[in-house]
Amino acid sequence: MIRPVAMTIAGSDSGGGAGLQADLKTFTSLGVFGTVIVTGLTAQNTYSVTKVLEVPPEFIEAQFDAVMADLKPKYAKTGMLSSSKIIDAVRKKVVEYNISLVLDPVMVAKSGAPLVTEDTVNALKELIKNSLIITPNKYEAEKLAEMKIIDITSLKEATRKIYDSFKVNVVVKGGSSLNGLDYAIIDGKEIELKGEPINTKNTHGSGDVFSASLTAYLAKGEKLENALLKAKEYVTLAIKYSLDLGKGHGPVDPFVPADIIIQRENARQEIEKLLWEFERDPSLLLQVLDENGKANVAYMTDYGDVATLAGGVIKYLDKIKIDGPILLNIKNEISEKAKQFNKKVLLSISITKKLLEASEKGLIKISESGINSDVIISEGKVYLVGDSISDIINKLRRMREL
Ligand SMILES: Cc1ncc(CO)c(N)n1
Repeated sequence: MIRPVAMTIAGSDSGGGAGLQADLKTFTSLGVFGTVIVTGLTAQNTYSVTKVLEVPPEFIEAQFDAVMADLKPKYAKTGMLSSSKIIDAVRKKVVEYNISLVLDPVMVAKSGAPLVTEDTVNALKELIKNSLIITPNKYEAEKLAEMKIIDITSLKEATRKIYDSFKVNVVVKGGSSLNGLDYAIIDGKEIELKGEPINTKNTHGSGDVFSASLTAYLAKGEKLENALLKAKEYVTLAIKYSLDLGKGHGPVDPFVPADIIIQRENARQEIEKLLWEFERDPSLLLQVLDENGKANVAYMTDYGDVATLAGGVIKYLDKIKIDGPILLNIKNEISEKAKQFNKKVLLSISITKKLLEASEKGLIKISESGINSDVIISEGKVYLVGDSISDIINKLRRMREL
């Protein structure tokens, strides 16, 4: 297996949501092997930073030497660099090994606690000159541009000011107050990165995931502008499906973009499992299909993606015919119903004698609301619902045993 290698130069977050932990999770989710230069340890959770322990600069240098002698990443990102001595050590090694640097000028945690001492700002300005791109948030950009950012106009102005004074590619993250809008300048080209309004307090680690995904995409060979657009999409998903953990700002989830793909594939496989069962044992389905019976199945992932059969399952004589393929997010009746009733699995069936018998004997509950029922009747159509494919198969088996 070939994996691109990247590096994070960052601090540890004991809470696991930010810092080098967020970076490594992001690298891994993107198929990039992560190496780590630990700059410090924080005793931290979702609402506070109680202690910061700095790694001695000599030890930071030793970590660089060990990694660069062996694994040789070309791209690195920075996270918490809590003192000017640490920043100087990082700069020395980044220059020595000619590493392309994504500099995330981390200054405060989401909890509001500072992660760096005041004297770091000047050292950071030096490191900026050795960076490929810097990724300040609104607050950090205000410090670098020495102006307030209150709207889109001032966001653009601050971005231009940073680009002109530091001669470095820059993306300024507007944050939730600007509906997730970011503004970038790359090699003189101005780029607007549209966000979307996401109403959540759970954004711990969002900046780290953004700069880590940007670094991962660069390590995978993307051009800077493309890597930036992809990183924006990546972090947007990580925030959209962030985790409501802890008492403060819950962590964003860098595994989400990978999980979306995994769950889509799983939806296909689950539908295949049901279809194999029907082919092996057609009466399981035939008992709930009338003369002109036609069935389809919908499987919805945790992210609202719905897999269904393009054609459905058709009954002819005592056999069934599967009219595939299994497709994702096509607009058909059953996929709309899956969303409307927010059910994991829907199987469209007919009202048959067997179904009525099962209902009379209390084996299945029929309703129009879909609440606590096994069968929903909606707009003249009938759907067997379940939490999983096995759940559907079990219901059909129990019905047949009546
Ligand atoms: C260690 C560490 N690095 C970065 C951040 C910023 O998210 C944080 N909260 N903690």
